[in-house]
Amino acid sequence: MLLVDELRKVALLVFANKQDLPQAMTVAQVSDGLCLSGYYIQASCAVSGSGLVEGLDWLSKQILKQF
Ligand SMILES: Nc1nc2c(ncn2[C@@H]2O[C@H](COP(=O)(O)OP(=O)(O)OP(=O)(O)O)[C@@H](O)[C@H]2O)c(=O)[nH]1
Repeated sequence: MLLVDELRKVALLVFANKQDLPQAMTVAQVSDGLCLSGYYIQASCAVSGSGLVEGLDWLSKQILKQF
C-alpha cells in the first residue's frame, strides 16, 4: 500500500505557506504537485499569521472526532 493511502487514516494538516510571496504555490498547485487530492491544505502566511489558526482549528477538530 502506498504511504499516501496509509496517511488517509490519520489527520494530516498541510500548510501551503508563504502565501505573501508572489512565487508561492497555490493550494491547488501544492495538492497537484504532492498528489494530495482529498487532503486538507491550508493556505497560510507564517509572517502575518494568516491561516495558522484556521489550520490548527481544523486539526483539533479532526483529533476530537477520533475520541
Ligand atoms: N515571506 C515569508 N517568509 C516566511 C514565511 N514562513 C517562514 N518564512 C521565512 O522562511 C525562512 C525559512 O524558514 P524556516 O522556518 O527555517 O523553514 P525551512 O523549512 O527550514 O525553510 P524553507 O523551506 O525555506 O521554508 C525564514 O526566514 C522564515 O522567516 C511566510 O509565510 N512568508
